[in-house]
Amino acid sequence: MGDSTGSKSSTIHVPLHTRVPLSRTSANRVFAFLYFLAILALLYHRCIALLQSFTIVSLLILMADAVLAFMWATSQASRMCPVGRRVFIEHLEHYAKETDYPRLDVFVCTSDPYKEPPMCAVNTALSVMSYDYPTEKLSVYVSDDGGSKLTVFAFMEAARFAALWLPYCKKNKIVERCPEAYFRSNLSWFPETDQIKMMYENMRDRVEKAVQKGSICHDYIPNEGEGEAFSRWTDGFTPQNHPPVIQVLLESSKDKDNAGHTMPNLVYISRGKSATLPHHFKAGALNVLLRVSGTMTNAPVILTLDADMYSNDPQTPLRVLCYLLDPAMDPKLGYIQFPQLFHGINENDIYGGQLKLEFQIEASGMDGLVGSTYTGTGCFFRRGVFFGGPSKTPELNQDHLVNKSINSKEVLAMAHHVADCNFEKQTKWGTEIGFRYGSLVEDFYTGYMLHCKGWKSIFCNPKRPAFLGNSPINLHSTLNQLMRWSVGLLEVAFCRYSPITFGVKSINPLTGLCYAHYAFWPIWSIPITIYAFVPQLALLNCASIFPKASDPWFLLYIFLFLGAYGQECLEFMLAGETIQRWWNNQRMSTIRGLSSFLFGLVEYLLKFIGISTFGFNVTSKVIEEEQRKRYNQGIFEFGVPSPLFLPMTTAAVINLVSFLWGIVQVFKQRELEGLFTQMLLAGFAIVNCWPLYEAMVLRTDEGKMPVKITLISITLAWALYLASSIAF
Ligand SMILES: O=c1ccn([C@@H]2O[C@H](COP(=O)(O)OP(=O)(O)O[C@H]3O[C@H](CO)[C@@H](O)[C@H](O)[C@H]3O)[C@@H](O)[C@H]2O)c(=O)[nH]1
Ligand SMILES: [Mn+2]
Repeated sequence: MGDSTGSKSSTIHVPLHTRVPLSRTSANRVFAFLYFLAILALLYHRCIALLQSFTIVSLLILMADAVLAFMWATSQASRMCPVGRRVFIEHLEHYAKETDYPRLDVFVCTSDPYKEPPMCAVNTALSVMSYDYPTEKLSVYVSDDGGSKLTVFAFMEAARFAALWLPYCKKNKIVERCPEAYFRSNLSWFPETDQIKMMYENMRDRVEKAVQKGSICHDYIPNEGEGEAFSRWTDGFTPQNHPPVIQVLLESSKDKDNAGHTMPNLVYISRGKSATLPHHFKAGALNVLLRVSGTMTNAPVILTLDADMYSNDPQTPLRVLCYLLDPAMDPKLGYIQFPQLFHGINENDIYGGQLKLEFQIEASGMDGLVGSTYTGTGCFFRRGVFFGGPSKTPELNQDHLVNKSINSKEVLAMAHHVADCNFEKQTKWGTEIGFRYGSLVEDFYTGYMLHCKGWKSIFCNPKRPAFLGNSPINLHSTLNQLMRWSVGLLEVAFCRYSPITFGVKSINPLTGLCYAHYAFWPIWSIPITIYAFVPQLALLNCASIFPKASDPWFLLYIFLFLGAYGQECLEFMLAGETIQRWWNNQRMSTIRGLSSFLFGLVEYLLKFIGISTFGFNVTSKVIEEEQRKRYNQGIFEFGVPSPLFLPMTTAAVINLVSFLWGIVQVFKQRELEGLFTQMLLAGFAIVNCWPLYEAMVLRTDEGKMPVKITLISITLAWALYLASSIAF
């Protein structure tokens, strides 16, 4: 970057970053080989059994095992060469001066002032506006898909508050630059802190009052310019149908903070929408941001953020520069992804909300191949990746500079033009250019297609989390979010570019398998559902379907079971987690399989044949106090009579009954051998189902299982038992 080649050659020995294979690599490979042999043996055993006596049960079990084998094999791809990385921000000065830094455009997406309180988005924006980065090179673009006055009002307030907040953070070298998190933690106190805190709280009150009332009090609008902005919300204006609204709230070349320093640009955008045209949810919003920012600042580096993902480390962009400004860096590097980490997760992470395996362990594994997936937020892109493959993209620094004021008539006219809902008609946006359309997990799909085009990526996982977000704290939201992902992932799994056919060829086989593992994630529901019901129904009918405990094949089952669980547990431990957190995570894997994944599969099929129009249902970030209390105590939250809970409660009933029935048989016949494995399985399920039994029978609070669900599941269990007695 830049033309400082002379100084570069003398300092090239100080590295900007390192990449080392993790020490577990060889162990992973040996274990994978052994486990692979065991799976072959199991499948052989299962096929023989099927040939000897063909029953529906042995067919189901074979199917379950085949899916498990597929999921296991694809999961191993990310275990083959995991790597760890480090960057050295302190060496950056040897490579570039601040004036050489590339400009940075930050995109913040928000979409509903009632599900994502504007203050949440404001905090996110303030946390990035105060980055340790040359402010004149920094622009923050806020996309409001809710098209709400309340949001634009909140950001007007934020722009004013930023004039105080930015110099305060920089002068006092505050690390926590998300105001809400800073004032909550109260780590450092300076003479002006009290005043700033008061200003912050006043702002929050005004915004929250406006949201509560649904309108903005006239006294809150200090100048005419701002008042005028609101006139764009005419009578026919609805969130689904309105012309684009673009408002420059801060302009770097004009606005100064209270200490007289430049401010970053801050631009509010609510793209045009029409009820008759598809808007492609978040991918559509991001593409508008790409274009609008292109007319204004056109920075070569882009950071995408969700409203709730605030920056937790002001040096984050410098970390990214350690890769982007390294002259030896692979020019195919397209994006740098930081892990999704969350604040407010309870001690034992009862809903497995961290998604440790997916967001961190497997990401390090993919990083050793061509790079981690894009997870929608906390990701720095080179702008060029959205406009072509690595061979066609211009150099990082060759972005054409836009010299006009971003608030000038011409620029604004252009910006409104590219934000209009008709702009994309007959263009390649969403297919060849920009973020991809066609999947509810636009992030996963976009990252995948970038890899297919030849781009690479890096997973950057610093000790201090770079970003922190919200994770749902009630089970129903968690499961709904996972259901949306399931539908989106299946859309990728079965599209023209399926990882299993296209990905393995165009990227490389191992990365293709990693992507296949995620894309087919929801088919976990097949083995989980089969293993949650079939062996237990067989037990109730006194039919033995597994080898006896004295049979040598029994050991194979034990090895496969303990091997898979043991490896996962070990990986959790190595990532610094506790046993309880691992345990809760494995429970959630089962729960997901019996709810989100199962319903996701069905929704996908319905959508595929055109019956359902399942869309992007935004996860609510508003938290009820009572729910928060129960969550903090580690109590499961059911509360709503949702069909999502039915398969798991039915499984809980059947497992309990079959286990008790098995015990009775043992006492009656004193013969346990043939049914031992099935009883073991039911016993294991019962331990896992404990929170369900509590919620169904023992609890009286608001979050307990609705009686309706309990009654229906008992009926279902009974019906299943009757049906099964015909099959055995
Ligand atoms: O029509 C829409 C719908 C959503 N969003 C934004 O998308 C983001 C993510 O929505 P959220 O409800 O929080 O979804 P999550 O499931 O928590 O998000 C994960 O999964 C999404 C894909 O399903 C990714 O886009 C996200 O980055 C990733 O964090 C939020 O900022 C929304 O404002 C829009 O801008 N427009
Ligand atoms: Mn989210």
